Amino acid sequence: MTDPLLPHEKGFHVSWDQIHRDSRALAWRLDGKGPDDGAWRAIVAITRGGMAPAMIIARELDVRTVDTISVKSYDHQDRSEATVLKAPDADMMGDGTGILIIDDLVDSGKTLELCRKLYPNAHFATVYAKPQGRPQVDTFVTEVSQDTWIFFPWDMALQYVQPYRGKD
Ligand SMILES: O=P(O)(O)OC[C@H]1O[C@H](OP(=O)(O)OP(=O)(O)O)[C@H](O)[C@@H]1O
Ligand code: HPA
Ligand SMILES: [Mg+2]
Repeated sequence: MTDPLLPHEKGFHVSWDQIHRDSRALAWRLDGKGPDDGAWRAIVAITRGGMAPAMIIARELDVRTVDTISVKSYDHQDRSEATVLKAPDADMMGDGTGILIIDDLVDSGKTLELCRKLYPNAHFATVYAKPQGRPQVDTFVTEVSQDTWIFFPWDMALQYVQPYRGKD
Protein backbone atom coordinates (compact mmCIF):
# COMPACT_ATOMS: atom_id res chain seq x y z
CA MET A 1 0.00 0.00 0.00
CA THR A 2 1.32 3.45 -0.83
CA ASP A 3 1.96 5.71 2.15
CA PRO A 4 -0.58 8.61 2.12
CA LEU A 5 1.89 10.98 3.77
CA LEU A 6 4.56 12.94 1.95
CA PRO A 7 8.03 12.75 3.53
CA HIS A 8 7.88 16.29 4.85
CA GLU A 9 4.58 15.51 6.63
CA LYS A 10 6.07 12.64 8.67
CA GLY A 11 9.28 14.37 9.66
CA PHE A 12 10.17 17.46 11.63
CA HIS A 13 13.27 18.79 9.87
CA VAL A 14 15.49 20.94 12.05
CA SER A 15 18.07 23.26 10.49
CA TRP A 16 21.34 24.35 12.15
CA ASP A 17 19.82 27.75 12.66
CA GLN A 18 16.78 26.30 14.37
CA ILE A 19 18.71 23.97 16.69
CA HIS A 20 20.89 26.93 17.63
CA ARG A 21 17.86 29.11 18.43
CA ASP A 22 16.03 26.32 20.28
CA SER A 23 19.13 25.38 22.29
CA ARG A 24 19.55 29.03 23.28
CA ALA A 25 15.90 29.14 24.33
CA LEU A 26 16.53 26.05 26.47
CA ALA A 27 19.59 27.71 28.04
CA TRP A 28 17.58 30.78 28.98
CA ARG A 29 14.97 28.55 30.67
CA LEU A 30 17.70 26.87 32.69
CA ASP A 31 19.50 30.06 33.66
CA GLY A 32 19.62 30.60 37.42
CA LYS A 33 17.81 27.32 38.18
CA GLY A 34 20.83 25.45 39.59
CA PRO A 35 20.88 24.53 43.31
CA ASP A 36 23.96 26.59 44.21
CA ASP A 37 22.81 30.25 44.05
CA GLY A 38 21.24 29.32 40.72
CA ALA A 39 24.55 28.13 39.24
CA TRP A 40 25.15 24.73 37.64
CA ARG A 41 28.32 22.82 38.65
CA ALA A 42 28.77 21.18 35.26
CA ILE A 43 27.04 20.22 32.04
CA VAL A 44 26.98 16.63 30.80
CA ALA A 45 26.07 15.93 27.17
CA ILE A 46 24.44 12.63 26.25
CA THR A 47 26.36 11.66 23.15
CA ARG A 48 26.15 12.03 20.43
CA GLY A 49 23.00 14.07 19.84
CA GLY A 50 23.29 16.08 23.06
CA MET A 51 26.73 17.46 22.22
CA ALA A 52 25.75 20.35 19.94
CA PRO A 53 22.95 21.61 22.25
CA ALA A 54 25.22 21.13 25.31
CA MET A 55 27.96 23.26 23.74
CA ILE A 56 25.50 26.06 22.96
CA ILE A 57 23.98 25.90 26.47
CA ALA A 58 27.42 25.83 28.16
CA ARG A 59 28.34 28.96 26.24
CA GLU A 60 25.12 30.78 27.15
CA LEU A 61 25.32 29.86 30.85
CA ASP A 62 29.12 30.32 31.06
CA VAL A 63 29.68 26.78 32.33
CA ARG A 64 33.25 25.64 31.59
CA THR A 65 33.11 22.11 32.99
CA VAL A 66 31.59 19.88 30.32
CA ASP A 67 31.66 16.09 30.28
CA THR A 68 29.88 13.36 28.33
CA ILE A 69 27.91 10.21 28.95
CA SER A 70 27.78 7.89 25.95
CA VAL A 71 24.45 6.12 25.61
CA LYS A 72 23.46 4.08 22.59
CA SER A 73 19.76 3.35 22.10
CA TYR A 74 19.08 3.29 18.37
CA ASP A 75 20.51 1.73 15.22
CA HIS A 76 19.22 4.25 12.71
CA GLN A 77 15.45 4.29 13.51
CA ASP A 78 15.36 0.90 15.32
CA ARG A 79 15.20 0.94 19.13
CA SER A 80 17.43 -1.38 21.09
CA GLU A 81 18.28 -1.64 24.81
CA ALA A 82 19.89 1.57 26.10
CA THR A 83 23.45 0.93 27.29
CA VAL A 84 26.13 3.20 28.76
CA LEU A 85 29.32 2.95 26.68
CA LYS A 86 31.25 5.61 28.63
CA ALA A 87 30.39 7.31 31.94
CA PRO A 88 31.36 10.85 33.02
CA ASP A 89 33.84 11.52 35.83
CA ALA A 90 32.44 9.79 38.92
CA ASP A 91 33.86 12.26 41.49
CA MET A 92 32.38 15.19 39.61
CA MET A 93 28.97 13.54 39.16
CA GLY A 94 28.20 12.31 42.68
CA ASP A 95 24.42 11.76 42.76
CA GLY A 96 23.98 14.41 40.06
CA THR A 97 23.27 17.39 42.33
CA GLY A 98 23.99 20.61 40.44
CA ILE A 99 24.62 18.77 37.18
CA LEU A 100 22.73 19.65 34.02
CA ILE A 101 22.34 16.64 31.71
CA ILE A 102 21.50 17.62 28.13
CA ASP A 103 20.16 15.65 25.19
CA ASP A 104 18.78 16.68 21.81
CA LEU A 105 15.45 14.92 22.39
CA VAL A 106 13.51 12.51 24.52
CA ASP A 107 11.43 9.93 22.61
CA SER A 108 10.49 6.75 24.55
CA GLY A 109 12.34 8.12 27.60
CA LYS A 110 14.55 5.01 27.92
CA THR A 111 17.83 6.92 27.55
CA LEU A 112 16.93 9.43 30.26
CA GLU A 113 15.45 6.71 32.47
CA LEU A 114 18.82 4.95 32.47
CA CYS A 115 20.69 8.21 33.21
CA ARG A 116 18.24 9.11 36.01
CA LYS A 117 18.91 5.79 37.74
CA LEU A 118 22.62 6.64 37.73
CA TYR A 119 22.26 10.33 38.72
CA PRO A 120 18.89 10.78 40.47
CA ASN A 121 19.52 14.39 41.56
CA ALA A 122 20.67 15.72 38.18
CA HIS A 123 18.49 18.08 36.14
CA PHE A 124 17.51 16.59 32.76
CA ALA A 125 16.89 18.92 29.82
CA THR A 126 16.22 18.27 26.14
CA VAL A 127 15.53 20.58 23.23
CA TYR A 128 12.63 18.47 21.88
CA ALA A 129 10.26 16.04 23.58
CA LYS A 130 7.72 13.43 22.53
CA PRO A 131 4.77 12.67 24.86
CA GLN A 132 5.95 9.21 25.95
CA GLY A 133 9.26 10.58 27.19
CA ARG A 134 7.96 13.75 28.84
CA PRO A 135 7.83 12.32 32.39
CA GLN A 136 11.60 11.74 32.18
CA VAL A 137 12.55 15.33 31.27
CA ASP A 138 12.61 18.27 33.67
CA THR A 139 12.90 21.08 31.08
CA PHE A 140 12.40 21.14 27.30
CA VAL A 141 11.51 23.64 24.58
CA THR A 142 9.25 22.06 21.91
CA GLU A 143 6.97 19.03 21.94
CA VAL A 144 6.22 17.02 18.79
CA SER A 145 3.78 14.12 18.37
CA GLN A 146 4.95 10.59 19.13
CA ASP A 147 4.74 9.50 15.47
CA THR A 148 6.94 12.36 14.22
CA TRP A 149 10.57 11.58 13.44
CA ILE A 150 12.87 14.52 14.15
CA PHE A 151 15.63 14.98 11.57
CA PHE A 152 18.67 16.86 12.83
CA PRO A 153 20.98 18.93 10.61
CA TRP A 154 23.97 16.64 11.27
CA ASP A 155 21.98 13.78 9.65
CA MET A 156 20.89 15.74 6.57
CA ALA A 157 22.25 17.31 3.39
CA LEU A 158 20.82 19.87 0.98
CA GLN A 159 19.41 18.23 -2.13
CA TYR A 160 17.06 18.92 -5.05
CA VAL A 161 13.34 18.21 -4.54
CA GLN A 162 10.58 17.91 -7.16
CA PRO A 163 8.05 20.79 -7.21
CA TYR A 164 4.96 19.86 -5.20
CA ARG A 165 2.69 19.72 -8.31
CA GLY A 166 5.27 17.60 -10.12
CA LYS A 167 4.63 14.62 -7.82
CA ASP A 168 2.19 11.90 -8.89
O1 LIG B 1 14.04 8.62 24.56
P1 LIG B 1 14.69 7.54 23.75
O2 LIG B 1 13.70 6.63 23.07
O3 LIG B 1 15.71 6.76 24.53
O4 LIG B 1 15.44 8.22 22.51
C1 LIG B 1 16.19 9.41 22.59
C2 LIG B 1 17.65 9.16 22.32
O5 LIG B 1 17.84 8.54 21.04
C3 LIG B 1 18.77 9.27 20.27
O6 LIG B 1 20.10 8.88 20.50
P2 LIG B 1 20.77 7.58 19.83
O7 LIG B 1 20.75 6.46 20.82
O8 LIG B 1 20.13 7.32 18.51
O9 LIG B 1 22.28 7.97 19.63
P3 LIG B 1 22.97 9.29 19.02
O10 LIG B 1 22.63 10.44 19.93
O11 LIG B 1 24.42 8.96 19.05
O12 LIG B 1 22.44 9.49 17.63
C4 LIG B 1 18.59 10.69 20.77
O13 LIG B 1 19.76 11.48 20.51
C5 LIG B 1 18.38 10.49 22.25
O14 LIG B 1 19.62 10.39 22.93
O1 HPA C 1 12.79 11.40 16.33
C1 HPA C 1 14.01 11.11 16.43
N1 HPA C 1 14.96 11.70 15.64
C2 HPA C 1 16.28 11.40 15.73
N2 HPA C 1 16.76 10.50 16.60
C3 HPA C 1 15.87 9.89 17.40
N3 HPA C 1 16.11 8.97 18.36
C4 HPA C 1 14.91 8.64 18.88
N4 HPA C 1 13.92 9.34 18.31
C5 HPA C 1 14.50 10.14 17.36
MG1 LIG D 1 21.30 10.41 21.56
